[in-house]
Amino acid sequence: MNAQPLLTLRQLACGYGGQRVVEHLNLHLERGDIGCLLGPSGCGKTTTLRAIAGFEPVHEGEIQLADRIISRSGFTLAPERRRIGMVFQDYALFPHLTVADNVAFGIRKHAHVQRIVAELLELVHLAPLSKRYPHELSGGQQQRVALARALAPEPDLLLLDEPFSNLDGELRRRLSHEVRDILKFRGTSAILVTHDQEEAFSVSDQVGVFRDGRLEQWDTPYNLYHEPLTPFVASFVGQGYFIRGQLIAPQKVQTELGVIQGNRAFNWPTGSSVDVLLRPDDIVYAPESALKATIVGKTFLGASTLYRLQLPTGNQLEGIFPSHADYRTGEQVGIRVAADHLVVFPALGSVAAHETLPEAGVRRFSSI
Ligand SMILES: Nc1ncnc2c1ncn2[C@@H]1O[C@H](COP(=O)(O)OP(=O)(O)OP(=O)(O)O)[C@@H](O)[C@H]1O
Repeated sequence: MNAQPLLTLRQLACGYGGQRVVEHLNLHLERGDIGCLLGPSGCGKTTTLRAIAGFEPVHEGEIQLADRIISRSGFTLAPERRRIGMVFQDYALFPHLTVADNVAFGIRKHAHVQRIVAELLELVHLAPLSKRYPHELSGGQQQRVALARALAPEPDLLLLDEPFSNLDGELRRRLSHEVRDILKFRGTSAILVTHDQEEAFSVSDQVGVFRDGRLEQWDTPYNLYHEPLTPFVASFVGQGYFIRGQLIAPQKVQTELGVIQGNRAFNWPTGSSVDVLLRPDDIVYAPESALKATIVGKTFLGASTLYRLQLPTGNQLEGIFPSHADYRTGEQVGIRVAADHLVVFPALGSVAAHETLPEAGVRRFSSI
């Protein structure tokens, strides 16, 4: 069966009043898929979500849901007529209504309201708490009520704006997995906004990385990690270091770690200066290797240990090794590069060489 498009944004520009926050936005969500808008604070994720919900008019381009245009310049279908549900960061439950009445709110006139509410409360594991009020629930429980309430009218699309960010650690992880399971079980399509990459990857089928109001890449988590299209995406998603090198053949780069060969060819001229992205899992412990690095830092992660490694030139990298062998800071270890999916960007004249990258993730250049 062919995948059916549900949501399409075409050349969308949106913002507030005359101010454009997001421009040239194109994306496409299949029915039943969960998409995510990921990016640093202020890059326009929530603005995009509000435009999809119909809370903000669009300046240019259009938004199509199933077979109808719901927004274009000069036309905004009212939010309540879009068949779109919302789940907010702060839950936004009605404080004077019980859990069951909150869930029933959008389907009060439905003939089978009680049955639907009972089924949804089962689904979100809150059946025993149906008579409680929101203030008598934990944050995680309140967010489950909000999810059940949003699902009750069977929306075509569910929008979730940072739904887990008021929850901490383990609960946040557990609930995000649970929400994915619930959405998949019901076949509900959704768009999630987050600035947490782990959350984006664990919940979504497709993730869009935003930067300054532009979508840099809309792709699967796997492709974002292994095939980032821009240095920004490479840096925002995952960890790693860029090592400067020289292209000596379409698939080979000469670096201070030796010749690194990937599984794809680059068509820049031989001799081009390039930056190769090396993630911690690309650096393998290899006692027999002539290439040695000095351990200058380590973080125990349980099953594995993340080592900060200094090369003979003084440049640094990170490597992740199984934790059953434990090495001390100051010790020398043999390493080799095992990077099948070589991620390479042109170095000279590259805009990326001058940009400020977010704190987490890739350091643009390795250095002491
Ligand atoms: N109501 C508003 N009126 C005018 N400008 C706004 C309004 N809301 C947000 N902005 C601006 O739009 C830009 C994008 O904001 P937006 O909330 O979409 O970012 P975000 O990516 O969701 O960030 P965060 O992760 O911090 O929520 C910011 O510069 C912000 O100051």
